[in-house]
Amino acid sequence: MESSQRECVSVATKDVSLRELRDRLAEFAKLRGWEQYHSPRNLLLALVGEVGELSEIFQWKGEVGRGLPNWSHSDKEHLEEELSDVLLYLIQLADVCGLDLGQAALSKIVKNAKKYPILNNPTPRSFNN
Ligand SMILES: Nc1ccn([C@H]2C[C@H](O)[C@@H](COP(=O)(O)OP(=O)(O)OP(=O)(O)O)O2)c(=O)n1
Repeated sequence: MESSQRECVSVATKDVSLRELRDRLAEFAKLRGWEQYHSPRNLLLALVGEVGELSEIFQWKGEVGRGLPNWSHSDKEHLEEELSDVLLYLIQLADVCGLDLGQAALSKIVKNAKKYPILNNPTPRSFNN
């Protein structure tokens, strides 16, 4: 393998940005010749598949407390992996659509804050039936 093709496989310990993940994922796909398969539709389907795998972890468990009390280390590790798969496909989907997911998410948070002001509407509208 040429040095220009050497893959960075280190696990960063600093704060990770969406842009860094995006770039690492783009390199991952490029080195494997997978860009041709990473169309928006294919990535969306892969994302939905991973959401299904994530849902299976919670399936039939009943309500789960915050912080996942009584979950084993391996259960939590499994959850970390499935959450990551969802995130990684989501980032790739935004990337191949030419969107800046971080900026879009920040804009959406601002929009949400305007839609749900603190004083006038303490309960999210979606909680009211
Ligand atoms: N064409 C592909 C295939 C995989 N991945 C990456 C994104 C996900 O993080 C992970 C998904 O890999 P798998 O399809 O092997 O799924 P799992 O890791 O969930 O394995 P399994 O379904 O066996 O539990 O690999 C990717 O970016 N592009």
